[in-house]
Amino acid sequence: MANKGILLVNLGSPKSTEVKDVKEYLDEFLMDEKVIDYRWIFRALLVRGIILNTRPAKSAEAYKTVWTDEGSPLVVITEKIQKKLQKLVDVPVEIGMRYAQPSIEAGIQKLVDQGVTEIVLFPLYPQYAMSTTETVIEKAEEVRKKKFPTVKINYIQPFYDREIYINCLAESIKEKLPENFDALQFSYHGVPERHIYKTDPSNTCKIDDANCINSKIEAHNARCYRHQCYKTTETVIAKMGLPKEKTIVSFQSRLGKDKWIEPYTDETLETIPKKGIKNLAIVCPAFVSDCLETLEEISVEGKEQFLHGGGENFHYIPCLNDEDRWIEVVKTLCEEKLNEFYFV
Ligand SMILES: C=CC1=C(C)c2cc3[nH]c(cc4nc(cc5[nH]c(cc1n2)c(C)c5CCC(=O)O)C(CCC(=O)O)=C4C)c(C)c3C=C
Ligand SMILES: [Fe+2]
Ligand SMILES: [Fe+2]
Repeated sequence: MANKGILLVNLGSPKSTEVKDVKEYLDEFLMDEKVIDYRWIFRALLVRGIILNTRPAKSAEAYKTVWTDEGSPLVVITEKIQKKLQKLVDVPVEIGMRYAQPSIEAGIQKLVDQGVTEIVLFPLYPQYAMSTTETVIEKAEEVRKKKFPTVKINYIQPFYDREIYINCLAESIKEKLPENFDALQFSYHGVPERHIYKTDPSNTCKIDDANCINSKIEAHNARCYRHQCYKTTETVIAKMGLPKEKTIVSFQSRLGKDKWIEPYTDETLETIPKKGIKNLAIVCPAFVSDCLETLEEISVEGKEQFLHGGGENFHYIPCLNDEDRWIEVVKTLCEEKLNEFYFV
């Protein structure tokens, strides 16, 4: 009889805020060809020849502002999710990070050491992107084939369209909204436009923005990150009963000189006060756990940009983190996949 287990996978953080550790982390992250998708030589020239000369020091300073006594918020929160989930299920639950430690390999090893032979692996990203879900699955398969060839892994797919998740997110946002706000901004992590086009076999996403965003799920947008972000917003606000006119969608955290998907969060934050939006609530639903990109880039820098542009009140809405209602969703999605093992 097979023994089952769960591996929760998140992005990962540097092991400390020291510049050398941030550099090592950024090297592994940005040399991933699913993140910077140039041929190896051009990727190495850009990452090792340019980005790693200056960015680690800057990022280390940013990490220092969010780091806690227990470590990086992203890793600490993922551990909290693991502990809470472990109390609700009767199979072992471990965590693995796509970059840095604890690695996906270390997570699988811990499960195998407990006798597990069938793993449900949960990439903790609501929307699909080649730089997130795809690279996690590719890495896990590489590790499995090399080190654990007899272990089976069943992957949880992006869940941006699952009713249980949408209900959970809508309730969580509603509870944290201030009484008065002029708009609710949904700021998703950005990706280069090229990544969107690469996942659209028909090229529709490139030709027609509106079609990319609005159309029903078809072959061209089944794995389209931009489409999935807009759909997340649309279904959440429908659930909340919030009019579309009171919402904004934007994309944050761009890197380098490529064109990333628009509108950009930082530019939006500077300009919306001039359009009369003085009281803003903002949420970041590409992230299930708070991290550098939410706690520093949005809560601190984003707030400054908004106030600088003439805004008056900026209200950051935290991610789902280890909220009980979210842990229930994680449990349901994991249990569905655990049960599928009976049919594969
Ligand atoms: C939520 C989904 C994410 C997507 C899509 C994504 C794409 C992506 N990211 C970079 C570059 C960087 N991202 C960084 C941090 C970071 N990114 C995500 C998530 C997504 N990235 C998270 C959760 C975090 C925070 C990690 C933490 O420790 O808290 C960073 C490092 C920080 C910094 O130096 O600013 C970089 C760099 C690219 C290039 C990309 C798509 C191509
Ligand atoms: Fe990122
Ligand atoms: Fe699209």
